[in-house]
Formats: sequence, structure tokens, C-alpha cells
Amino acid sequence: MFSYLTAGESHGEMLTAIIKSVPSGLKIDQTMINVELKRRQSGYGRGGRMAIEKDRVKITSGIRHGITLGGPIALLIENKDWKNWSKTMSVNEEDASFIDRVLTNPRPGHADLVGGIKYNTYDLRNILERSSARETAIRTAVGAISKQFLSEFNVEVYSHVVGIGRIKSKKWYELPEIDQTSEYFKKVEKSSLRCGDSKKETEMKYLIDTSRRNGDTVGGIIELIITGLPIGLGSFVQWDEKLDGDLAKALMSIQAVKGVEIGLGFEATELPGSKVHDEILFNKHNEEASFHRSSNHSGGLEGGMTTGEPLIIRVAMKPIPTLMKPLRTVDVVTKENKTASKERSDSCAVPACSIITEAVASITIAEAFSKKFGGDSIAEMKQNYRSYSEFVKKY
Ligand SMILES: Cc1cc2nc3c(=O)[nH]c(=O)nc-3n(C[C@H](O)[C@H](O)[C@H](O)COP(=O)(O)O)c2cc1C
Ligand SMILES: C=C(O[C@@H]1CC(C(=O)O)=C[C@@H](OP(=O)(O)O)[C@H]1O)C(=O)O
Repeated sequence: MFSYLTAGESHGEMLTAIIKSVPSGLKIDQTMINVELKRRQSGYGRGGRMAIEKDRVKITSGIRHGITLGGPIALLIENKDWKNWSKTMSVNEEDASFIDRVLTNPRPGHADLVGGIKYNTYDLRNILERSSARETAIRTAVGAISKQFLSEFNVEVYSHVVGIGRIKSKKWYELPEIDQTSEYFKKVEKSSLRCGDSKKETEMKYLIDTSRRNGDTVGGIIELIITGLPIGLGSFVQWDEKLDGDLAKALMSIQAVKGVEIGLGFEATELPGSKVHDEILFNKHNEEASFHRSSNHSGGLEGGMTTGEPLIIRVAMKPIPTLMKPLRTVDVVTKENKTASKERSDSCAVPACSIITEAVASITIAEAFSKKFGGDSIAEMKQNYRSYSEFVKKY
């Protein structure tokens, strides 16, 4: 199982992750991990921090000569900004008198107030530092290793931005093709908004810019597409084995994500069953044929299991909580009415979040693969995968 733990504060020295039970024999391309880190940093709407950070992974264990050994893999990413915070964020007791950048005016929508009460601190910096989405940099590195694992089984994970504020672009079923190599998705990769629809992209950028100028922020919707999945990852037999549940949990754990829908999602509630459910087909005359569907409204999941069709998931991100025209709040020390603290901040992080959704979904799918085709080495897992594929073909 691909379980992992992350550590690190936003302005601390570094971010760390340890990943458990990656099979041995998996070739790891560090350049690809760094490309994923760059993709996460490149989105439109980000604040000043991204000009400081140049995220690069350092692997300190679990890999030898580019190949996984089967033991825990440890990853590090340095925070370049740490040099400006080394006393403020020092782990050493002798720096305890060095208290600055104290935050006592909690920001509505951030973890500040509830975290302060729960962890019994009046310096809300103690909460901000770990609740910050800086942590998603290291999750993206874990996701990049999971993506490399999945590509051994020809699984591809990609995403695009389909909404910013009220502006909506095309959804998967409105696109001529949802292939990663399509012209549309080539445009997505080039777009700083991760939107392949140029007209909508211009409108979206305008909305981000005007809201920033007004001291405000905007959220949006990301669509995630995963292709090449076998039938039957996940299970219906127990609530905690359902893959839709695991994916929703992983995606909802991304900072500022407030909704996840699979396939038609909420739209399905407005349609009759006859227009929602995907009819089952089988081509008897094709030797390679197996069961397939007339449509993919289910988004590739039925009964908590993959159907073999592409997985389609939409993720809703709320607007960034830190506002340059701040909302009302209360100082946690004096209890006086104040306006919320203003920190350097992003005005829109939906394109960045799109890359994070790819990462966390890849980790969840890699876990499901390990569960179904379990083995200590990649060769053993591939053998199990091939044998299952033969079994499915004969069904
Ligand atoms: C990539 C990314 C960047 C973010 N940048 C900021 C930011 O600059 N300022 C901010 O206030 N919140 C930012 N957030 C959102 C907060 O981290 C998030 O709202 C906060 O941790 C509270 O969690 P919740 O929104 O899930 O309840 C960002 C989120 C993501 C995914
Ligand atoms: C650092 C990242 O995102 C940060 C997430 C974040 C928050 O409150 O979540 C606040 C900002 O941090 P800072 O106050 O240092 O500018 C973002 O830049 C990152 O994504 O790498």
C-alpha cells in the first residue's frame, strides 16, 4: 500500500514526505518529479511566494541508482523563503525570544481561529504555518512517484480548469476527445490557466485580475480525467473499500477544496434514470472485446469500483481566504473588533490546484492498484495484473 506522511511548515526549513510500500524495481525519473513541481508552481493568479520558490525534490532514501528498493522512500523540498524566516521559524529553544510576525486577527475561511482554539495558542502563526497549502508541494512529489508507477500500467492522469467564478468552459462530454494527446489538452498544458478554451481563458484571466485589483479572490472548478484503468479497482463489499469514497477523501483533503462530483455528479439529479445510466454492450465478433458502455455518465465508477471507462471527477475550489480588503474578525487576545490579517497571498490558485488533484488522485489509484495486484516487486505486480486481465477477457 502506498501510504505516506508529510511534515513541514510553510516558512520552515523544508517539506518532507515518507512513502511506504512502493514495490521494488520501479524506475524513478527525478526530472519528471521536478517537472510536476514546476507545473504546480506555474498557474495564473499566484502571489509573490512563487517568485521565491524553485521547487526541486531531493530523494534521500529508498532508491538506488534510480530504482526503488522496496523500503520507505524519503523526499525533501527546501523552502527557499526559509532564509527570510529562519529566526521566526527556528526549531531551537534558544531562539524562543525571537517572536515576530505574530498573527492575532484570524482570517475567515482559513484554519486560524478554530486551529488556535483547538491547539491552545494565541499566536495564530502556529496554525497558519502547517495549514498552508505549501504542504501540497511535497504531496505533488509523492503524486509524481505514483504517476510513474501508474504509467507502468498505461494509466494516465490529467486535468483542466473548467470554471473560474461564474465563467464556465467546456466539460468532458462537450469536448471532441478527452485524450491527453489531443489538440485541446496540448493547449491546456501551454495555458497558465490550464484551460484549453482560449476565449474563456481570456475572460477568466480578466476576472482574476479585476478581483485582485478589488482586493478580492476567486475560486473555480477543475476536471480530472484518468484513463487506462482496469475494471474492478476498489470494492463494494465494505464502506471503506469504495474507490469513489477514497478519491473524494483525498481530493477533499486539498486545502480550499469544497466539493467533489463524479461523472454527471449533481447534474444527474435533474435527469431521469434512462438518461443517466450507461447501457452495457458486448461485441461478440471481436476477440479483444470485453464489456463496454454506450456512454460514461457514471464517470468510470459503479458500486465503488472502476468500470474500465475513463474516470471523470470534478473538484470545486473556494476563493482564497486571505483578502487584501479584509473581512471583519475579532482579535483573539484583546477580543476587539478588527479586520482580518493581511498576508502575502495568492488571488486565485485553481490552476495550481489542478496539478494537486492529479497528484492526490494518482496516489489513491496507486494504492488501489497495490491492493488489487499486490506484490513486493513491480515485476510481480505486472504478472498479477496480466493474469487478471486474461481472467477479465474470458468472463
Ligand atoms: C495551491 C493552493 C494555494 C493556496 N494559496 C492560498 C493563499 O495564498 N492564501 C490563502 O489564504 N489561502 C490559500 N489557499 C487556501 C488555504 O490553504 C485554505 O483555504 C486553508 O488551509 C483552509 O482550509 P479549507 O479552505 O480547506 O477549509 C491555497 C490553497 C491551495 C490548494
Ligand atoms: C507557498 C505556497 O502556497 C502558499 C499557500 C498559502 C496558504 O495559506 O495556503 C499562502 C501563501 O503563502 P505565503 O504567505 O508564503 O505567500 C501561498 O503562497 C505553495 O503553494 O507553494
